[in-house]
Amino acid sequence: MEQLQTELHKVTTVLDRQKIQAEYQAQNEFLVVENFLPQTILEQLLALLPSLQPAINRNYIPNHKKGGSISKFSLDNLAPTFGELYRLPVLVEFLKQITAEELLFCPDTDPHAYALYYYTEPGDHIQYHYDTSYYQGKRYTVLLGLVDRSTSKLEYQLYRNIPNRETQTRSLALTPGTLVLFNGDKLYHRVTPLGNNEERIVLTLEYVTDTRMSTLNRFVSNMKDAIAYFGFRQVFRSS
Ligand SMILES: O=C(O)CCC(=O)C(=O)O
Ligand SMILES: [Fe+2]
Repeated sequence: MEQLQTELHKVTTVLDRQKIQAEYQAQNEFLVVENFLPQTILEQLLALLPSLQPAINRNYIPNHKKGGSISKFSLDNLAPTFGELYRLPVLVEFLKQITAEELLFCPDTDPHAYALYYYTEPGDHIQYHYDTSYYQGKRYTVLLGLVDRSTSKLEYQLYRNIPNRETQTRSLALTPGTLVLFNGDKLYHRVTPLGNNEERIVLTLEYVTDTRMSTLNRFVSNMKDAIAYFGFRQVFRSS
């Protein structure tokens, strides 16, 4: 924990906050920072992956998504470091500054607060979508590349939610250590299909500006997480 904090502090202090804040704003609340995770932290996270193998939940929704995921609940049981990273003050402060929002952690019951995405079989992908907020406030998604031996790209359309503004389509490889940050209701995005003998593993973190969620939205969000990500057993375990 101390070490995570120290290592990440080194990285965030050398970043030009004003420049990336401006970039984030100009891109309608979207930002990419390559080599954000220092090698030491990256290696620490990669070392945890073998023990997580049995916890991967595979999903297949025709024409929408195919891949594996590990929920926050499994990560808490098997690899608490991911939860520590999620709550790391230096990381949260950095994200608050960039977004200019008072970011909050998702409630303990949210299986998606932090999670891993696994693209391991040919054709694994997710179709174009927004990371819609079911909370009463905004939802911010952070993606951190852990493993990328793949030809898959994160493809995204900037400004698609703005009437009369031309959409810009771009794509990027989520190389190990790359950080992507965006407002889930603004960035239309997809992951292109994995090729043969490829592998792509991503850590996702979710922060919100209001932790309240209506009962109906909680149900919809849980159903989505159960079907498209973590399975019913994880999502409806006790809540
Ligand atoms: O794997 C990624 O890079 C992003 C996946 C994604 O957008 C999602 O599952 O909502
Ligand atoms: Fe997404």
